Amino acid sequence: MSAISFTVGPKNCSTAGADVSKMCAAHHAIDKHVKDGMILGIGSGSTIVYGVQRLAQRMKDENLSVVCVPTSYQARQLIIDYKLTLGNLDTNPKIDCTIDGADEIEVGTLTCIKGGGGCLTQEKIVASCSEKLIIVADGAKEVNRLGQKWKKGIPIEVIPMACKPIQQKIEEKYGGEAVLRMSADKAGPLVTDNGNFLLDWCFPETKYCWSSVHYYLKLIPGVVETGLFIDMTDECLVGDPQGNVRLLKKTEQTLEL
Ligand SMILES: O=C[C@H](O)[C@H](O)[C@H](O)COP(=O)(O)O
Repeated sequence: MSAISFTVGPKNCSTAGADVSKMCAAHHAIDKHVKDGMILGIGSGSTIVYGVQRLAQRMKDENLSVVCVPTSYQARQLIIDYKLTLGNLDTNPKIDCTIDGADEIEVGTLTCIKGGGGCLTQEKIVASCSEKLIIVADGAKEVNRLGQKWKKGIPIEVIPMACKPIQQKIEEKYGGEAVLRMSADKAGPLVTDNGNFLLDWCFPETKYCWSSVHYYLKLIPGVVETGLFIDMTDECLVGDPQGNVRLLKKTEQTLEL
């Protein structure tokens, strides 16, 4: 599979205890894409934490003015904790750039699975309002075909009372198993930032037209959003443990409906 991929590091970001692959990718994204006066979407997960730390440092060093729009409760809290300027889609409906993580990235099309941390819906809303979506990740997430490495399935946010029929419809149409995500620390299902449940659909291994799968899922009443991010990503920055960062650009068309 062809892909534009070249090294843009190494960067000096070897901090003890940090996940260097994630950190270098996130730092590079902040350094490359964040400019004074910008409205910036802040993604969710563990990789973006390094991005927020880097942004806080740059704000202090360069006296930048950047408004940050969160994609989750976690992101909102990060923005507050690092004393960044908190925005929202009411006051900032147009975002210049969003930087976010991913669970798996298909090299070539840059189709991503997101929502391993349960934040897919707000992440997709914020990305859809953004001029650019930059994905930051460690190299372990790059694949030629979705599902090669990420075995937890595609997260699908659903209205709680529709959970069972949605599970059945997905399994009857495509096979596999749509599993209700349970909370790690509370008895019962995990509840998203929007008060919904999540199904993780572990799909059978075959070739998919992901846009038609996404549209089929979205048309089931009660489905709020899917963790398939198709034709949304402008570039991916992928880090390695040595501190190198590679840039991935889209080189293949996504299969159409
Ligand atoms: O719901 C969570 C988000 O989609 C995250 O961006 C994704 O799970 C990647 O997270 P991490 O940076 O922790 O690998």
